[in-house]
Amino acid sequence: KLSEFFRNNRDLGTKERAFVAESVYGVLRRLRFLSTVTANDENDPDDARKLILAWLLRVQGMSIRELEPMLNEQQKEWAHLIKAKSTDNLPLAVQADVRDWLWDKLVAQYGEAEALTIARSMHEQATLDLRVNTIKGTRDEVLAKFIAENTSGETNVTKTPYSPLGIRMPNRMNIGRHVLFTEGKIEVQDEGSQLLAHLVAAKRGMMVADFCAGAGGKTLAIGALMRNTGRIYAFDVSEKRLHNLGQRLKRSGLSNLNAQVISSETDPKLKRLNGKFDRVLVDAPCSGLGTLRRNPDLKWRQTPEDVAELNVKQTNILARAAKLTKVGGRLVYATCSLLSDENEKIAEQFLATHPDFKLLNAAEILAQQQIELDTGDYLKLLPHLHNTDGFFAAVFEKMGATTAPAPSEGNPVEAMLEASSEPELNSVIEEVAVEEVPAKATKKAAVKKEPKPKVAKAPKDDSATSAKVSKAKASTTKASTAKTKVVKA
Ligand SMILES: C[S@@+](CC[C@H](N)C(=O)[O-])C[C@H]1O[C@@H](n2cnc3c(N)ncnc32)[C@H](O)[C@@H]1O
Repeated sequence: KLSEFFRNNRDLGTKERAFVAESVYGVLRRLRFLSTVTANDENDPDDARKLILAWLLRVQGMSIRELEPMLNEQQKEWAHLIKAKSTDNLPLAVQADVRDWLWDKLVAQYGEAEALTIARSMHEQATLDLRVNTIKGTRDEVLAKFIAENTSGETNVTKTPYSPLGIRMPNRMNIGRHVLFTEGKIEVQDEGSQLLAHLVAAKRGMMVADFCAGAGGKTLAIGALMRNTGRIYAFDVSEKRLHNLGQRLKRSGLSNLNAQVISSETDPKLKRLNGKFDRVLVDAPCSGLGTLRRNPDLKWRQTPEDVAELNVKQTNILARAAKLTKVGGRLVYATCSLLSDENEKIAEQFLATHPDFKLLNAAEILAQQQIELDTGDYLKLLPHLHNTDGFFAAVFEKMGATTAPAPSEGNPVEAMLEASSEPELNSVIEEVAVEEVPAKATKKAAVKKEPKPKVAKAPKDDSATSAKVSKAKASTTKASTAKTKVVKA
């Protein structure tokens, strides 16, 4: 791993590190092409130096003369062979730099010309996009600060074209130590991912479930769009990822979040939450083939069998998440995959097996938020068209005899409290964030905006939930802080 290599080689300077990272990513992006010009076996590349040499000579356009002083005799010989190798008439899959199975799928979906354009767009480096956390600042304020401090005179820090909260940096930089980051005013997030949060269209005071929350990229964006009111349940099977969400949560200033580890989508504790959510996001586990600019290794690691296995998971998670959605509520299915097997096919299959759901038009939902981006019923983002990672999303609405909220069996939070007598809910593993809640203000805002009185109690219940879970059986609490916990299933 690159990070491990850097940890073990701390004496490397910034430029050397940048060169190592760039060449590793560069070789992974073009591995099939480079294996062809070095006559390496791409499945068993015999010499990494040969591949880097090929990358420098055939992709970066360096000359043998520039490199010669650094090469030994054998490497000079390689360099001449690499330079002389003809690349006329290379098969398209080699030009695209993907495996045959993936190439065939892309061609079947997009046709040869667009498939090649898409695959080639994945050879480029992704931009560094930031999301402004509107709980702590505004986009104009953050933009002005970046422009003002730009010592090299570069002023091309720009607003992202689609996401109203995005900022695109002119070049990659380590943002982790920047004060705007440590203060929680910005998060690193691809513009496409920001748009998915907008597509969820969660409003103040709503109950939202982020079923595959991971490290919470979208959870935090949704929480901010809800102005820190209502409640978001962040579920995931990965304790580690939810722990990372906790770290980010501390910076964000959000207190409307409840993170819970689940054993799987069939975890029994989800049962009590059926029909309770206004919005359910399933940011499903997927092949990640839309993120090849950032994760070029995935195109060599993923197999058709992996995709088939993921399809089963995606179908099952979506079906389970559908049960959490209340009548009149929305279920959003999203992936960062380019494959229709993981996207349209899952959405179509879902609609065919769930007649109580209908598809909503994604472009209209975005237009309601002044985001002009029309990719049809589904949101489909592609690097060469939108300069984002590849994303797919479908929005479904749960229909019923009436679109009024389903009769509630009681406050869902109370249900969770009752459930705290279950052993799994009592095993609190970590308190990931303790935030001072502007309790009064939050409650007031929620009550004012919240159309459904039961949900309006949510901010107070947050603290109650946490207190109850940590003390297992405390009866009532007037805790003035909201705590978000990762609860182990
Ligand atoms: C695409 S990632 C989510 C990324 C995250 N939403 C974000 O914006 O940063 C998919 C997540 O699904 C989780 N996952 C896998 N199987 C799951 C299941 N059965 N139920 C819930 N989450 C699951 C994985 O642990 C992973 O974190």
